[in-house]
Amino acid sequence: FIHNILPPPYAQIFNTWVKSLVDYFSPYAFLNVPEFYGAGGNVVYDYVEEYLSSSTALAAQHVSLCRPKNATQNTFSLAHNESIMKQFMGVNVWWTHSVSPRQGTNFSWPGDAPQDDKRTYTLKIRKSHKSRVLEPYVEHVIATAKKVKEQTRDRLLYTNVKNTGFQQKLWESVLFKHPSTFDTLAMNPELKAEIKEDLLDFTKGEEFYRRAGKAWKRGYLLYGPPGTGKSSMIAAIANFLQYDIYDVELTEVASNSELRKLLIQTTDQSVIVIEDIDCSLDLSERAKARNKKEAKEKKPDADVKRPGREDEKSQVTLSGLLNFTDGLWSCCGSERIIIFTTNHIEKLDPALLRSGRMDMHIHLSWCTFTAFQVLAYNNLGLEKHDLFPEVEKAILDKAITPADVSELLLKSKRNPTAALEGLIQVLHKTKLASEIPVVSLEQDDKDDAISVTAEEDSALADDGSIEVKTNAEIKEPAASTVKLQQNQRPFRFKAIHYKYNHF
Ligand SMILES: Nc1ncnc2c1ncn2[C@@H]1O[C@H](COP(=O)(O)OP(=O)(O)OP(=O)(O)O)[C@@H](O)[C@H]1O
Ligand SMILES: [Mg+2]
Repeated sequence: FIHNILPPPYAQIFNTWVKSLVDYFSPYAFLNVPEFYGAGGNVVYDYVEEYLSSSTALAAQHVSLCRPKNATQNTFSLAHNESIMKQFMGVNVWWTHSVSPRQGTNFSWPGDAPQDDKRTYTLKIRKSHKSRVLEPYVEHVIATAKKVKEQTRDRLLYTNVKNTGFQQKLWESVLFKHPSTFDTLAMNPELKAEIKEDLLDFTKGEEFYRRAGKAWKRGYLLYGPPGTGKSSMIAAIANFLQYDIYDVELTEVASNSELRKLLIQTTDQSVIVIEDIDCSLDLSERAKARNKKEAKEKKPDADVKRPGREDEKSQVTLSGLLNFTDGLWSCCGSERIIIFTTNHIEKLDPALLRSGRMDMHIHLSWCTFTAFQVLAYNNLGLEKHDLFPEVEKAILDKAITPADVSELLLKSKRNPTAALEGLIQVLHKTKLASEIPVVSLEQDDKDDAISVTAEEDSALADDGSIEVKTNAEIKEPAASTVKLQQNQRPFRFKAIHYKYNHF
């Protein structure tokens, strides 16, 4: 009626006046928790939803039942305009959920999520209780929500999406259901126990990190030959801590600033992973600069050589990555674990390896007998077998990965004896770890990473020297060794020497 008889500005003034009058006489205070705040979401809204979800199903009359795609559990939330009463410190409080259409344009960029309704939770509390109860109650809501989340929610595996410049969303997620745990991981038991203890210390370390003035995060570098369980260990860590995983595909990240944006959008209690770090990034910037200069000096049009490789590398620089792990931006958020994996630790820039940067360097290596026992149990359900002593003898110091052993055992899943016999046969033919030579080239410059050769990647340059390119996946280093020995060419590098070690 008022709107009809008064011009709009006066109607608005009247509204405000009536509202303050009602507020003045009302015994209640109201607290709004909108779903969105600024450009992003409002985490408190999520907490309230989580907090109410457990009791909503029973207490409220109108309930929304949802199950997000990929999720395994149903979630209950209050329907539009529905209220629920809760008690805290002997005081009654009421939560109401309101949904209204979002105001504004219907325009959206391509790739944007469709515009949702505007959802808000409103907390109603008596004014007389507000000062005493409100603050501890909000704390209580957040703490309870975190606990509920830990127990019930599905964990997610995120991967970064290529930034097209239009969408805000930088991560895409799927349900994370990797079955790997520390129990199924075949590795040195002492190392396993050490890692578990380190992780537990980390999760309980809030006070320590605060006292020491450090960001609450921890870095692990996993290195070892392919198939020794690096990715499996990441899954085991996430399962052990009940964390989400953010798998950063560096080749999809256009710049350092985009890497920073990605970091900001990660949530607390998460594992951030960059796999095969040596392959996706030119980690030695000085080497990169020098190579470019050399290439220009030698052949002005030398760029045509290996365009594919260069193109695959990310624009992210080493310092960008170090800032990501170490700098000021890495502190936005807490309880983060950052994991790098590589097959070639010797190729990493010393800056990435220096102490304090990656807190723990974990070497995953060839399969030992203890590791084999875990795999035999995982794959064949065997705890004991007459052939175990023979396997123990045959596997000693052999260069075989847990992935290979798993595969051999799975070949005759229904007949464990045949599986073990097959494994023993292969083990007799397998080389000793110490016999696997890794061809390494002497560095021209102390600051450069060492390159490892691979047969198909070697090519003769015009001056008769061998152009050696790095290759992360050398299945048979011995083969490339033979080739280099036969070639007997003057190498561009000062010397070649053979390293006999495990990796
Ligand atoms: N230590 C291990 N314990 C249990 N299973 C393992 C282990 N290592 C490898 N496997 C098995 O081998 C397969 C490959 O392992 P995984 O992907 O973890 O290796 P990786 O070290 O990450 O290899 P890459 O360097 O090629 O990424 C997995 O499916 C896993 O089941
Ligand atoms: Mg892997």
